Amino acid sequence: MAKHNIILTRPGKTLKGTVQLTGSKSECNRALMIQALSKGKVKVENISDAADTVTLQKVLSQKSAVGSPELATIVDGINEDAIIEDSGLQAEDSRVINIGPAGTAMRFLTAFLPLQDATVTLTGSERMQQRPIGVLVDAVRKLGAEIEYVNNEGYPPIKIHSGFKQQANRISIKGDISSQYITALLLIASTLPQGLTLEIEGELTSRPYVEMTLAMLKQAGIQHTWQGNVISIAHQEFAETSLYTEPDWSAASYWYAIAALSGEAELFLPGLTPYSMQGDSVITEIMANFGITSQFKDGGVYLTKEVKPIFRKIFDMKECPDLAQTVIVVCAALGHEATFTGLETLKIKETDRVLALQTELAKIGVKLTEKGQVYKLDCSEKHIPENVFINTYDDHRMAMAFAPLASVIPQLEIEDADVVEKSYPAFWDDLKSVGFNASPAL
Ligand SMILES: O=C(O)C1=C[C@@H](OP(=O)(O)O)[C@@H](O)[C@H](O)C1
Ligand SMILES: C=C(OP(=O)(O)O)C(=O)O
Repeated sequence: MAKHNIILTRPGKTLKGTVQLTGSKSECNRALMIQALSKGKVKVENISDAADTVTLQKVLSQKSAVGSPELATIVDGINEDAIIEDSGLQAEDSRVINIGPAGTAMRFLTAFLPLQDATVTLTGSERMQQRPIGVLVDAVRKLGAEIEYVNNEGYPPIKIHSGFKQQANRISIKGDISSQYITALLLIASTLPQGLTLEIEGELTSRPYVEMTLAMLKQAGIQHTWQGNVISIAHQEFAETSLYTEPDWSAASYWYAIAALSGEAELFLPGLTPYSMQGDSVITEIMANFGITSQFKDGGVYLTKEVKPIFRKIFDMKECPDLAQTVIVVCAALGHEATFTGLETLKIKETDRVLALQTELAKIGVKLTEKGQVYKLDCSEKHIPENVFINTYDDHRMAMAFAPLASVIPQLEIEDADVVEKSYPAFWDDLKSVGFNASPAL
C-alpha cells in the first residue's frame, strides 16, 4: 500500500471537546485469546478497531478451521504475498498466518497455536521478523511443543507442528525482555492438563501488563497464585461471563500531551476510569507534573490545564514503556531537561524507538543522550524551524507522539499517516474534531 504523509497545523492553543477513544488493544487482544481458549464461554464487549486487534480477531475467528485445509484459504485473506516471499516460505506451505506488525498477536499465538493440533507457519512484517521470540519459543518447547525457525534462529517466522503433549508443568523464563512472553504462557496455562508454574528470572519488565493478564483471567474465572517471582495457574475451567474492555490509555496519552502543550484545555475522554487495569493510566500522574488535572466524573475523565513550573526531573518508564515517546517529546517541546530510565525494551519494539527519538528530536535541536541505562534530554540547542518533517519508521507511536508538536511548530509533516491504524485508526480525525488542520501532503 502506498504511504502518504500528513501535514498538521494547529490554529489557536485552546483544547476543547470530547474524544471517544477506541478500546485498549492490550485488553482486547487478551480478551480475544480468553474467548478462544474458553471455546466461546467468555464473550467480549467493546472490541477495539485497532488493526492489531482486528488481525488477531480474524485469525482466531477461524480457530475451528485450524488443522483443516480451509485454513490456507482463510488465512490467505490477511496475508501479503510479498511478506510470504520475503519469509522464504515454500509456495506449497500455504498454512501461513501473517500477523503483520502485531507484537502481542505474534507472542500470544506462539503459545496458543501448538495446542490447536495443526501445523502452521506464523510470520509477521519485516520488522516482526527482527523482534526476538526465542525466549518464548524455548519455553513453549519445554512445555511440549515442536517448533522450528524458518529463517533465523530466535526470530519469526516459526513453524509450529501438531501433536502437542504436555511434558513439563514448571518452567523458568526471563522477565526482562518482554512481558508478552509471560502473558502468552499465562493465557494458555489453565487449559494445560497439568496447569503451569512460571518462575520469572531476573527483573520483570512491563509488570502492569502481567497484572492485567492475571486480572482478566480472574474475571474469566481463572485463579492464580503469585508469590515472589513464581506465578502458578492450575488446570481449571473458564466461567461463563463477558469481558468489557476499557478505552485505550496509551491512546489517551497523546491527548494529555496535547493538553500539556496547550494554553488552555478542557477535554473529556469518555469511558476511562481511575480503576484501570492498564498501567498506562499512570499518565494521569505523570502529566500532573505538567499542569494537567484529571477529574473522573460522568463516566470518563476531564482534562484541564494550569500553567505551572515543572519540578519532576526523573521519569522511570519501565512499567509504562509505551508512554516513553509521549513524555519525552513533551519534555523536549517544553525544553524540560529531564532524565529517563527504563527505556531498554524500546529498542525491540516497532522500531528502535531510542534511535528514532534521537534522530527526530535532532530536527528541533534536542539531544537524547544515552549513558549506561540513563537517558538525558539536552535542550541547550533547541530551536523551532518553520517546517519540520517527522519520519515514523513504521511505528504508530512515533506518529502520535510527535503530532502534538504541531502546537509549537508552524507546519509539521508526518510520514505515513496510516501507521496509526495499528492501535488508533481515528487519530487524525479526532485531531481535526478539536480544531487541528490535518491534510494529506501533496
Ligand atoms: O502485553 C501487552 O499488551 C503489551 C506489553 C508491552 O510490551 P513488552 O512487555 O514487550 O514491554 C507493551 O509495550 C505492548 O505495547 C503491549
Ligand atoms: C510495542 C507495542 O506493540 P506490540 O509489541 O504489541 O507490537 C506498542 O503498541 O507500542
